[in-house]
Amino acid sequence: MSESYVPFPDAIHWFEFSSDVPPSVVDWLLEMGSMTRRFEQHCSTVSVTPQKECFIEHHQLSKEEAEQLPMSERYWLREIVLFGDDVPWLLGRTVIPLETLTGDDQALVDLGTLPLGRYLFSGNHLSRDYIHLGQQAKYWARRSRLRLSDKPLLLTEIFLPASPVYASGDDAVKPTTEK
Ligand SMILES: C=C(O[C@@H]1C=C(C(=O)O)C=C[C@H]1O)C(=O)O
Repeated sequence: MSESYVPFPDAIHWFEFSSDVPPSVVDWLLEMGSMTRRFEQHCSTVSVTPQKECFIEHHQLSKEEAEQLPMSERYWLREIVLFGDDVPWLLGRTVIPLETLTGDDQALVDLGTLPLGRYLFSGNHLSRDYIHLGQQAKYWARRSRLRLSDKPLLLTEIFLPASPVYASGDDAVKPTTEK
């Protein structure tokens, strides 16, 4: 674990309707391809620093995460900071049930600084059940349940202020403060 570990924020407000989110932000949050690849269109180098990578037990999941994933003996947890040209752009938290870590997908526990998207989008076995849109304090967020060969994993991404998600310049892009 990085010596400057900052716990991944858990108080995310999830919107029921995407109409609660500015269209320019929705375009980013509903990105169906790799967010890593999309970020690469806005910088020279995308890099990832793992903050925490370990196995956790069911009781260590948030209540909401437990509702999105099947019961499992253990889950692989990966929390990262993603950088665009060395500027923090995104916090990522991925939770993977043990039953998803089969065959080649066991490689998911060895990603280290390799962006998760490089692995997920390298083959043709990836699907996405849904994307939920949300906000955590002043930051936009999204949560995806993905499937590798139909095996689930849950990915939560919080977009930091320096990321291009906020770059359209008008105030509408900033999350509203009212809940
Ligand atoms: C899932 C992707 O990978 C990105 C990299 C992550 C990681 O390395 O853990 C997590 C979230 C994503 O923003 C993607 O590129 O879509």
